[in-house]
Amino acid sequence: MKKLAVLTSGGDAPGMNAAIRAVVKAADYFGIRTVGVLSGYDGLINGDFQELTVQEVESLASKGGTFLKTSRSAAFMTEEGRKQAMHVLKSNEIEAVIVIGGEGSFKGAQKLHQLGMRTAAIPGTIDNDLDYTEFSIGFDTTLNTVLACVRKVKDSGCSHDKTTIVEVMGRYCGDLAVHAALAGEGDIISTPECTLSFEDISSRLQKKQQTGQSNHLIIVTERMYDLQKLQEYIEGKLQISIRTTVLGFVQRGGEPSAFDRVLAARMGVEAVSFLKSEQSGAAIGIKNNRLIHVPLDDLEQQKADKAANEQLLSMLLT
Ligand SMILES: Nc1ncnc2c1ncn2[C@@H]1O[C@H](COP(=O)(O)OP(=O)(O)O)[C@@H](O)[C@H]1O
Ligand SMILES: O=P(O)(O)OC[C@H]1O[C@](O)(COP(=O)(O)O)[C@@H](O)[C@@H]1O
Ligand SMILES: [Mg+2]
Repeated sequence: MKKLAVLTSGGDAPGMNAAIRAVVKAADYFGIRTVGVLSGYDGLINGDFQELTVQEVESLASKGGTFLKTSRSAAFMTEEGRKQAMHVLKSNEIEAVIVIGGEGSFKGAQKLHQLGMRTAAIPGTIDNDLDYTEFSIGFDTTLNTVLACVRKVKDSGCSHDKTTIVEVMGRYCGDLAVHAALAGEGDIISTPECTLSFEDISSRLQKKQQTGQSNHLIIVTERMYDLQKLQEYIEGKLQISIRTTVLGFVQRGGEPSAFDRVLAARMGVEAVSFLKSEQSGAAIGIKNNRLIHVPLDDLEQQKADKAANEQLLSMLLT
């Protein structure tokens, strides 16, 4: 293999740059040239490429976001768009593609593999919603950002003896909420996997307030509730005043944690080694601190153990 391409797709995640850096350095080690694709799958279709040297990526490990930029590409969802991308790849003599992204991007990678392109995928998403791997790049950094925010919200909540609701990202996965509640001393948590009704939340809170404490922390995953209505419901039921904070984009940016940088380095090197051995169509993951390859076609069947199980949650969060 003489030339490979790397792209970032979907939501940006801290550590994506560190993964690109590792890919470029590992490829260079094997004498392979790396082309960076700008703006995810859109750049693949438009031939928006930039040759990457080791010197250019050397100081990127600590930088948040993705310097290649990213997109949610409507064009790549079409067969025509994907055919065009294959044409562009072939005419640029690119023999393999590394996709860094989340579960949507992985579906795109799977399609490239099915069209005959040598492909590997690296999990880069703050949501940690890819079940085959214990961790995706970006999750740890975002969790730490969420914790820093929760700490601040709690300071004000405690000072005013007010209960607070914090909404975190995660799309349809509760990992960020669960880990933030465990590490940030949350009192009530509601996630897509274990959803509480307005009434459940309010009655749990009422029970907790009967102990005399009035500054509780409720953590919920995004997309689940109309938060204004949830707040008003609890305020009406318990005759208290509470505050709601939606963390939003602040969670996605920022310098990647050491954990994410190391994970990105390991996965980047693994993806290049995998492709160099003439294999294709796998997602790189981590299980029991060992890197794994899972065929993109089998991702649904693979389940890594997530840290928080039902028993642990019911002991610590009810
Ligand atoms: N079924 C699919 N076939 C081809 N490409 C897809 C498919 N699903 C998603 N993609 C591509 O991956 C991009 C990123 O997916 P998205 O779900 O938005 O983010 P993430 O990869 O971070 O989960 C989409 O905008 C699209 O271009
Ligand atoms: O900023 P956008 O494009 O609306 O995306 C928001 C979504 O992106 C994320 O931050 C990251 O999700 P992906 O990694 O799947 O792209 C989700 O937590 C959130 O639901
Ligand atoms: Mg996703």
